[in-house]
Amino acid sequence: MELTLANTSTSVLSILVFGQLQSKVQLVPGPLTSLKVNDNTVLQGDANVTRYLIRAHKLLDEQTNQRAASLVDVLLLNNVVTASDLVEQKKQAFLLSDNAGLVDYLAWSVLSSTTSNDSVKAYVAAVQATPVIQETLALQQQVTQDASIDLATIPGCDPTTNPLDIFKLRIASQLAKVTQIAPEVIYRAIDIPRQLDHGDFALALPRLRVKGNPAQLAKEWAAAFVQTDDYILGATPVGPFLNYRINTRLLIKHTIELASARVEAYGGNASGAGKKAIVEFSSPNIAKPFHAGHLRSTIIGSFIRNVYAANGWEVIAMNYLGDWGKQYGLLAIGFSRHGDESKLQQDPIKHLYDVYVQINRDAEEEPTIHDEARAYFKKMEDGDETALALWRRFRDLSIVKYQEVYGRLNIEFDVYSGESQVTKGMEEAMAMLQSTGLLQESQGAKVIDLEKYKLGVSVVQKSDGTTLYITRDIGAAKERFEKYKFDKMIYVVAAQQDLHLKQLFKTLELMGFEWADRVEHVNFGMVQGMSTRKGTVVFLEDILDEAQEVMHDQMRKNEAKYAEIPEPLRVADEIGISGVKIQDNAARRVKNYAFDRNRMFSFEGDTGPYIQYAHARLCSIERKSGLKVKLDADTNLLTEEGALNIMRTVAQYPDLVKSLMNAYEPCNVVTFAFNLSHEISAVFDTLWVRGADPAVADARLLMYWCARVTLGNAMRLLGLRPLERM
Ligand SMILES: NC(=[NH2+])NCCC[C@H](N)C(=O)O
Repeated sequence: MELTLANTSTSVLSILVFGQLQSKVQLVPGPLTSLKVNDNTVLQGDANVTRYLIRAHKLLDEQTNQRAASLVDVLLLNNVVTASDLVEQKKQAFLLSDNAGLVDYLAWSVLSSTTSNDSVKAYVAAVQATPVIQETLALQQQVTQDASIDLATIPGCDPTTNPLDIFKLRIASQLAKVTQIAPEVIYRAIDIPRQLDHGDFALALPRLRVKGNPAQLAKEWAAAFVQTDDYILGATPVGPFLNYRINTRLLIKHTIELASARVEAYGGNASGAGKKAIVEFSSPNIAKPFHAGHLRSTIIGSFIRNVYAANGWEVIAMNYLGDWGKQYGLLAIGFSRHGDESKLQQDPIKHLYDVYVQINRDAEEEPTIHDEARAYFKKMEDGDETALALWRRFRDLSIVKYQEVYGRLNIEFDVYSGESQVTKGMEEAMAMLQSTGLLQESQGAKVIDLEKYKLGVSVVQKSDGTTLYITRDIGAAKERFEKYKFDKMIYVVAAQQDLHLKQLFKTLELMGFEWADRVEHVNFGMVQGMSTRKGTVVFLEDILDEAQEVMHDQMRKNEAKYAEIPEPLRVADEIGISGVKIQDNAARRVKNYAFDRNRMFSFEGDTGPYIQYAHARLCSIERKSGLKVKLDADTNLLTEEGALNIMRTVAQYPDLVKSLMNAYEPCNVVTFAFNLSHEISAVFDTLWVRGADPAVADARLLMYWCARVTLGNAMRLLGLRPLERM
């Protein structure tokens, strides 16, 4: 059975997706038993359609932002599965739900109006008939109708992805009628108060910027409140605040509905649809150690990447390698003296570093080595093929090794660029600088005077004609815009380079690029005392190995449990990595922190291992219950305070994801994940699943399941791989 692009051309969306994916996803002829991606077979032997579908969904999600059409639907178009089978499969796999759910449905319904394909029509009808979708659609309609508001007038408000919006929209529309203030202004001023005795939602009147005494207005508006439905139960004035009480039954119900309809997509929204961001992060220097600064950039950068993606943007994760400059001349000379081919193959990063250290040592005694290095680099810049060939090998081998370590860290790049890759853009930029009069001559070198902006003078060309770090950055930015037409470009670089990036951004602005205001520097503080146990220079891998070892030892202490874990070393590795990442993200980015292995690897307190443990424990509740999660369980049976707390927190997750776009602070997600974990552990001993009345057990299991999905989503946002056992 062969599926090709031509066969799928009945669907506009499939063409679109397949246009992008042709090179990446390749279906293998034959009964659907194997799927190849980038020449790697990722699924084989098992014709189990469900597994195939899940995998396919995941792949497509990762590869494109085009959630609407998917491989699954191509299967449908080709009559590989029938519409009702597919819906059934998806339901069972909780995929009706997620991208296969509402978004999928909406896209397909658009399509079904333009297609004559019967399976598509049947599929849309079948999906539409499922309760989750029906309810969500009805809800959306009802909410907008009741509110008599065009949702498009409130940017960011989306009741189909955010359970709080169902309530906020009502508050906004009602108050708008009383006050004539634009609903979107009211919407933005509604918050969740810290203390619940202040109400479920609070509106801070000063944020509405209206004339008059806020406390007085709060009284008047509260008096004008009329209960029109089951959602908002009352409004009370407290000082300059208007506090609203809502029907928490409905909050729980809608939250569970949305979370179970969207699963891994729960929390995300589509506000960035159609926009493109480049997030440049990690960017280590070949031949120099991958230091703590690079590790932080890697962790924070991939977080920002995930945040943009969760907010519906198309994101390009870019690694801008430090792979150019005089030090590569030095490295080449070092390699001719100290290089060892087999060591290079085996571990290029370590070996190149050793060579680099040795040649620097040599150079202390023979300073002429530096002249040789400069000459060598000049040859590279002039395009001398032999000089370039050696350097290219260093680069290629290093990238392979980096990819391995990044993979271990659960991080992937779409593009490996680097200083060496900047070419034409730099020449053009130099010409622009010259013609706009920004360039000045200074002792044979070319400089840009930024004193006027208190940014010093930046040298862009040395007297021997070679370029510098900043020159390459200017050229790179120009090339990136031309290639990607980004709406936003983020540089995730340590605060030590604040000045460099300010100079860069100012220069881009002075050059008159209309996109100069789309660039942003996200900085962070230093890690103190990150060294190996033996002291010396740290290699990231050594830290990860050590973390893994500590975790593995810890795990082996409980023999019975240990025996149940399918891949203990992988699990140990993941816990170790979680420890490193959570420590890194525990405080605000700009803060420096001390590398503390005892704390980082502890299972107690707010640590990575603890979060993983909380998640695994939720999975174990599901396993041990012996029940299947029922999406239609009666959520009215979740009556306890503890259950309400959990669901309130789960309900706030979509708001959190949205707010992350303001400051890119991973610590906010860490705090959320710990709050949720604590709330869950507070009820473990009282809200039983096993042994409870069957209907209650179903409701509780569904609650734990939603909490697990949400915690898992928060963890994934932080770059962790949630564990099911540990
Ligand atoms: N576009 C940039 N300048 N990005 C940051 C690169 C970081 C640089 N390779 C370093 O390790 O210091």
